[in-house]
Amino acid sequence: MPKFAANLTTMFTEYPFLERFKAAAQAGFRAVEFLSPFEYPASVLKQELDNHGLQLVLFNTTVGNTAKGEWGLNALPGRESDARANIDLALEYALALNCQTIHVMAGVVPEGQQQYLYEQVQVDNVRYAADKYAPHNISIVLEALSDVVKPNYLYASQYHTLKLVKRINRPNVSVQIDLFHAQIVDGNLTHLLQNLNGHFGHIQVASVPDRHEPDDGEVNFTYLFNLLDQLGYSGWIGCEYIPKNTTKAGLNWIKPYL
Ligand SMILES: O=C(O)[C@@H](O)C(=O)CO
Ligand SMILES: [Mg+2]
Repeated sequence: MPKFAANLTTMFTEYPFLERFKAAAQAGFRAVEFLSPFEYPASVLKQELDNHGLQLVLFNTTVGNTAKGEWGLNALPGRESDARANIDLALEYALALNCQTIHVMAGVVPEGQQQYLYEQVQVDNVRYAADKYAPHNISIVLEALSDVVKPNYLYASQYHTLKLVKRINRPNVSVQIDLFHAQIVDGNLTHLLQNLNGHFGHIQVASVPDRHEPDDGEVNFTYLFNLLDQLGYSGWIGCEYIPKNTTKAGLNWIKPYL
């Protein structure tokens, strides 16, 4: 039976961020994820999680300065000390929030720059993070992003991400498959999940092409949820979608699973 986490960055946006925890719990979720905890003291977030009986299953390292086009710092040559300070800060939040998986963001490779240099910096920084997180049983996931969300992100394909995960070669580092991006970039999702089985540690879902509830569009998610069960995937599936209408009105698809 698949386990779903509400993504509080994209769902329940009818409410201010701190009120989304209660809304998710009232809708029947027992777990949540979100992009960034760093705008709030960890103690404030912990209170919300505890008050509503929620488990935090994923957050990301910082995106950096989005006004300057940054979307992750860990692959950027020359920014290693900022990246590692953020990796350390993410560990503090993960321990305070009892979160066992962190998405270590890579970054954008500006036009004309050498991809391999950015990959090497990402490999070095993720190894640093993996070794630092391992004694705390905290895992790292790396997520490919399609051009729809972030043009020129270090990796767009799941297979490219897998290659880097293998090169990083740490037992607590795996792929995060966002099936929205995966369908756009790689397609052939059944074979993708079969090929990567054992190498992914987190899944996210949204319909394609509109990034709404996973009950519409070109992908048959009921089939994929069954496939994930058959493959023995026991991790979380994050609902990283933008509700078509209100969040609550769009929750019929999840009722059999909650
Ligand atoms: O799909 C996404 O965009 C997110 O999961 C993310 O982590 C950062 O872009
Ligand atoms: Mg995603």
